[in-house]
Amino acid sequence: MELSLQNISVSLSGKEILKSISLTVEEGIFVSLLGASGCGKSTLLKTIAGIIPQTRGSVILDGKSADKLPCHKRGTVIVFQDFRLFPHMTVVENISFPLKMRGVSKEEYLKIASELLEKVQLTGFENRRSYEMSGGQIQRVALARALAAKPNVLLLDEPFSSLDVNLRKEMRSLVLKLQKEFKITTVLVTHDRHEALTMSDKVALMMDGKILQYDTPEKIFESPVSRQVADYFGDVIYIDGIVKDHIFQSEIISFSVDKPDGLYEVMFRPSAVQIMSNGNKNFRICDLSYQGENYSARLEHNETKIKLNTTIPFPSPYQIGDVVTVLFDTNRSVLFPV
Ligand SMILES: Nc1ncnc2c1ncn2[C@@H]1O[C@H](COP(=O)(O)OP(=O)(O)OP(=O)(O)O)[C@@H](O)[C@H]1O
Repeated sequence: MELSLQNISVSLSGKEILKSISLTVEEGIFVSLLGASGCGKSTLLKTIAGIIPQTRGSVILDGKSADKLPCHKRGTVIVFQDFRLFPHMTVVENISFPLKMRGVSKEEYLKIASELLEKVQLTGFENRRSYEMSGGQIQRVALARALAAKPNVLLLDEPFSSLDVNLRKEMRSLVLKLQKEFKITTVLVTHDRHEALTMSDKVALMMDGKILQYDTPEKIFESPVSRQVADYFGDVIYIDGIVKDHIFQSEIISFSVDKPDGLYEVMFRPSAVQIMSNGNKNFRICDLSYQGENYSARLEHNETKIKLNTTIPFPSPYQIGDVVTVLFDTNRSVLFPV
C-alpha cells in the first residue's frame, strides 16, 4: 500500500511539533525517519497510525484519505521500542490475538502462528510467556504478531535500540528479509544514521518537526541539499570560493561547475579526498590518530593555512609532519551558496 502524507502539522500542549510534513512512501518500500531526539519522529509515526490526530493536513493510504479512520481500521501496525506483548498470554496467544479479533478460526490462526514462528526462528517457544524469554526473542514475537495482523503499512518505532550490537545486526537482517518477502510498506523510526543508510530504500532526515531531505541513502549522503544535512551524516570538508563563468575558484582548488556566479562553499566527504606522496605537495599532516581500520588525519595547507580532516587507510605510509599532495574528487563535490 502507498502511504502519502500531505502537509501534516501536529500541535501538542499548544506547541507545534510537526510543521507541514509532506512525504510519499511508495508501495513495498522501506523508509527510515531519521533525526535527533525530540525532532518529532515518533509523533509522525503515531500520526500515520491514527494514535495522534493531526492539526492540519492529510494521511492518504492507497489514494484514499485515512483521516477519519480510527487506528484499528487503517491497516497500519506499530511495533514499539518496548514491544508491548500481553504478559499474561503465551507466545502463540500473543501472535494469534490480532487474528482472533478478526474472527479467524482456531485451526487457521494456529497454522498462521506456527508459520510465523518458523519465520522468526522461534519454533518450540509456543507456550512461553514474556518473562521466560530474552529481549531479542520477545522482539521476534512482537514482529510475528505485527505480521499476523497482515498490515498494509508496518511502523517500527526504534525497535532495535534496546538490543546489543550483534543481536541488533541479526534483527535488522531478519526484519529486512521479512519486509521484502511480505512486500510490506515499512516506516522505521531511528536516530542511528548507519541503520537508516544501510536498511532503507529512502531516508527522511527530520529536524525540528520538518523534513530536511527525503532521498535514497546514496543521494542523501553524497548530495545533501544543505549544510545541515551534510553535517548530520558525518565528517565533511568545506572550502570557500567563488563561481565565475561556470568555474569554481578557491585558494586550493578550481574546477568547472554548472552554477550561477556567486559565493559558494564546496563540500567533500573525506572519502572523496585522496592523499599522495608525489605531486605538488600542498598540505602538511599536522595530526594523525588511529581509529580502528583507518587513521583520522588533520592536514594544513602550506600557504593558505586552510585545514581539513580526512582519513588514511591502515597501515598509514605517512607520519605527522609529512608534506603530501591532496587530490579532490570533484565529481563528488557539492556546492552550497553562501
Ligand atoms: N503528549 C505530548 N505533549 C506535549 N509535547 C509532547 C507530547 N509528546 C511529545 N511531545 C514533544 O514533542 C517533541 C517530539 O517528540 P517525539 O517523541 O516525536 O520525538 P522523537 O524524534 O521521536 O524523539 P526520540 O528519538 O527521543 O523518541 C518533543 O519535544 C516532545 O517533548
